[in-house]
Amino acid sequence: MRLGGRMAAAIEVLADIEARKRPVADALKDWGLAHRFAGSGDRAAIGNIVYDALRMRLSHAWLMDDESETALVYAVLLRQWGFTPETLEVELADDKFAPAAPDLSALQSRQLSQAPAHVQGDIPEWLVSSFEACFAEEWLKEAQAMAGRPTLDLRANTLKANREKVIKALERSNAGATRIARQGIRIPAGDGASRLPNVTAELSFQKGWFEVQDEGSQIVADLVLPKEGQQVLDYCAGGGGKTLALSASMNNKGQVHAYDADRKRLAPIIERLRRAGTRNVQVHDNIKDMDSLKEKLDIVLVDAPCTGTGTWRRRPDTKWRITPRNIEERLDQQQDAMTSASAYVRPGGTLVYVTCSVLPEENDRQIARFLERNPHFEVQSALADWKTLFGDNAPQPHSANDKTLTLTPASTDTDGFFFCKMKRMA
Ligand SMILES: C[S@@+](CC[C@H](N)C(=O)[O-])C[C@H]1O[C@@H](n2cnc3c(N)ncnc32)[C@H](O)[C@@H]1O
Repeated sequence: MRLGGRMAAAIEVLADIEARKRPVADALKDWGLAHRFAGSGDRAAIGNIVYDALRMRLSHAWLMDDESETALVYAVLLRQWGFTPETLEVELADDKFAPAAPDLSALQSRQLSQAPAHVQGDIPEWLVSSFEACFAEEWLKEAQAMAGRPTLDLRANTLKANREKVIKALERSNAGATRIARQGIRIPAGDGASRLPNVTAELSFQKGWFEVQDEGSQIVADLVLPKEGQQVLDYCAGGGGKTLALSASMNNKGQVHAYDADRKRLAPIIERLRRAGTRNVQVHDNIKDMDSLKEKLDIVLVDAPCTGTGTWRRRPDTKWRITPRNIEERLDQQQDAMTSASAYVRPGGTLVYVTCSVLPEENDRQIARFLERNPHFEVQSALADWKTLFGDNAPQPHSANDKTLTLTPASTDTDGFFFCKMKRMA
């Protein structure tokens, strides 16, 4: 396919996402099934146009003075892929599949700096106050960084390999060490139509040498700081991303209990644990089986269900679907999970609360709410651990109080994550 056909396909997929309110990945997959002639390079390019369009949907529509799918796709090529109106016209000149060009006069005369602030930041207007509360005068820079393309991050599995070995095995993919996480490996996002490598097809992946995991997720697992021999519970284990990281940093010694209220989400963990060579993880899908662990565990991690605002770069459609009601629903789930999980912490032990959201409602305010009802827990300084673990030269996350941490694309060049460590005093 030439560029015009890829643009037309992206327009079709964007219209499908809008009309049927469905996740991007599902719409792209369906398009691929219905157009089997399209090669993997075509699919990657179409996917890139669709994701880029959604990441900057508001600013594209404002600058084009047109919110149609066609306008968004043209804006991607002109604002993000390095084309000028002239080079794009030449590229599409004899391409019979190219969509008819929209009116480009607004794009040529408007300046983004004159747009409303939420349009400049490409976030829903009603979320500006939450961003301001978290990032103060840096909120716009933070919002804009959340509209960028994410890198592909991996974690070397020290139970089977080490970072250098994995980087060497993935030499062709332009892989290098991440700046913060101890076992992190990064493959650059690339630009335009460029395709990320399918690392899970590599033999080194099949052998369990690495996991796919955003550097932010690795960092919060590093900050849990479990020691060899300790008893740890990953209370919202999901597919086990953090369970695997905890098990590896404990060098297969001690015990990690992995629990999730949703059995379907937990199911993939079994195969992942096997491939990674973990021998110290017990998976629980029935909460009653954990009764004997109450008040016994050294560390309990609550990687709470959240709105996922920290992952907007990877799932930009969710940025435009989030509602105040979604946040409200999450708040109750988060308090429930944190309260239930806290019952397993031994006196003197640690409760860790993590979200992949940057909204203070789900983060510092949830901690304050929890502490009001549970005064026997006390927040510890995670910033001190950050410096010890990653050194003074590592990029610094945000911190409202020098204790809890908020990682973001702009500050740490990772997905957005919130991290808080609390000690059970009695
Ligand atoms: C952010 S995801 C976990 C991701 C996972 N830790 C990882 O690193 O891949 C949140 C998980 O919390 C689970 N969950 C929600 N409420 C829960 C509760 N009350 N108790 C236990 N798990 C819960 C959800 O099923 C979901 O899998």
